[in-house]
Amino acid sequence: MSPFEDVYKESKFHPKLEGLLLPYGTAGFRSNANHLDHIMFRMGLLAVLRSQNTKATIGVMVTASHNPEEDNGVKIIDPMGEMMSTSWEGYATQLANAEQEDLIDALKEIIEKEAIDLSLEAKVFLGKDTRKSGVKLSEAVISGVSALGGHSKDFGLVTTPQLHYAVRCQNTKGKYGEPSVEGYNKKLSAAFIQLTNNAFNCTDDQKHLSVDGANGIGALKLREIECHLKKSAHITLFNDGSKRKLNDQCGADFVKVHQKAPIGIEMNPGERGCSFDGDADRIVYYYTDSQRRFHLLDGDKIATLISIFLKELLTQSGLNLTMAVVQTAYANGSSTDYLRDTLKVTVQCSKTGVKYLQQMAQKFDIGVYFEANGHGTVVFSKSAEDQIHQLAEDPSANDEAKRAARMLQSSVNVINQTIGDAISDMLLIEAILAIKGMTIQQWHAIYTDLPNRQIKVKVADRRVIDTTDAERRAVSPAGLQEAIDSLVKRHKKARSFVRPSGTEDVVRIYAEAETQESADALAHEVSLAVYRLAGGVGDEPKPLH
Ligand SMILES: CC(=O)N[C@H]1[C@@H](OP(=O)(O)O)O[C@H](CO)[C@@H](O)[C@@H]1O
Ligand SMILES: [Mg+2]
Repeated sequence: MSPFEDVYKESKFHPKLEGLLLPYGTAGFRSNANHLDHIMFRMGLLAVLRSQNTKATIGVMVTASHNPEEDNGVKIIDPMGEMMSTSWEGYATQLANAEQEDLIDALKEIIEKEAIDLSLEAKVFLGKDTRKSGVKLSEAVISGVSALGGHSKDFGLVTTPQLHYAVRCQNTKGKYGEPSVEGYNKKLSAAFIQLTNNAFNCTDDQKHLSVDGANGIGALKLREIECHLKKSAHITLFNDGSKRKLNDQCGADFVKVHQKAPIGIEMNPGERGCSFDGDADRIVYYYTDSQRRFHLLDGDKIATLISIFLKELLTQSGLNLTMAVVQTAYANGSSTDYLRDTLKVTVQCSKTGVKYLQQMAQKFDIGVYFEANGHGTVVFSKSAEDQIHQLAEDPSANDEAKRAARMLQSSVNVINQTIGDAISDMLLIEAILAIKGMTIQQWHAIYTDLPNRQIKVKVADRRVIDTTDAERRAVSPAGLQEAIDSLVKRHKKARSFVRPSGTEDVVRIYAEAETQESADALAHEVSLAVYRLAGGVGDEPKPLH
């Protein structure tokens, strides 16, 4: 029987709702879980083709990250643990949206265009977050994989970055580590313990951290790695999923958007806390001061702390490696100024979306990339890793250089280079704070964020807005950028830009200025310009105050 007959027969158990159209967006497919069964089956098919095309193991992660519990989604992971190549996103969309009777033709079209040899072995790694719908939806992925003759390995409940890690381990034949959660736990915790051996005089109080697990997979997986961390970290876990709903008034996205502490966490003033998101690929830190004021340390503050640490180690090691920090237009202006003018590192601005940041970061020996919302990591070139390793083992190197190289080596091992990872980022940050003997207040005071505001406007078709210069300027509709420029001039230390969201049907507006009132007013003024010039729908945006 031809494989297409199997696919055709099996696809009838995963029917597509007629007329339902979903795009493979910035974060794969995402929607209400009831609409996704056919998409999962078809992504199983696509993962087989991608595996045959790359002759490597491919990952499929079933998650909707910080979205509500009722939603779900799916993203595909390429061989080195990176997001699926953009050149295949179009295929994903075509396959997902083909009507039932056209499915085989859509499949054949991809096979032909990519000249795929269907006789090759295909291997797919599968994972899911804690959403109830994930059980059935991941079964649908497995049916898709086997219908086209592929083999799947189900990792069950894992964080998104753990699956990315496993895919890379598998395709590098263990060089990156063991492709299992146990392997991940061992590698990261060993590196963390080695790194924190350099933290002298760190008291138990200083080691204490409160973690908001967003009632999701991050909470479960933190519990698992915690037993490997021994006495090097003191973690109190809140929102572990035992009481409340996933992402409900908690998690990294909630904290970043609302600029307040999550529900369900108990922290004294001055204590350090952090929040993971629903699939544990994002993290933000915070504390409240003695006046109960909340202070957020977002992706920009994290990128800064990590960059300071790595740059110092580079200087001490004497290694001549290029280093850069990649941000997006949403990075707070103060962070960019600090990194460029005070720390004197190369700063680059990328389009929103991890895949773009990652690509830019890979152009350097050491590329630190973070979105302001807390998604990010560090990538090292092969040559950087080799040089660090050589120096760490060099018997003739001086003690300071060698110690720095060893710390760089442990940093490389604690970092999940495949994708932003809340657990890995948390371990690195905790180690840096311990080594530097730095409090969260001192970290926060490295620079002062410019007050800012992010809002959304609904328009009839957000594609009318086209941008350039890493999304910092609008080239269409006509007159919009001129309007923004003249509004910005009315405020001190101001900056504003607009772009169509890649994950929601809205236009996002960002404004920052010298005072919160000014940032709020500017965001509102720009939202009116968007509403008027880009086809706003519904009521005109109202002032924030
Ligand atoms: C301003 C903002 O936070 N945008 C987010 C959001 O993208 P939008 O294209 O802005 O909807 O979701 C992306 C995927 O999770 C994430 O990479 C990005 O940072
Ligand atoms: Mg996420």
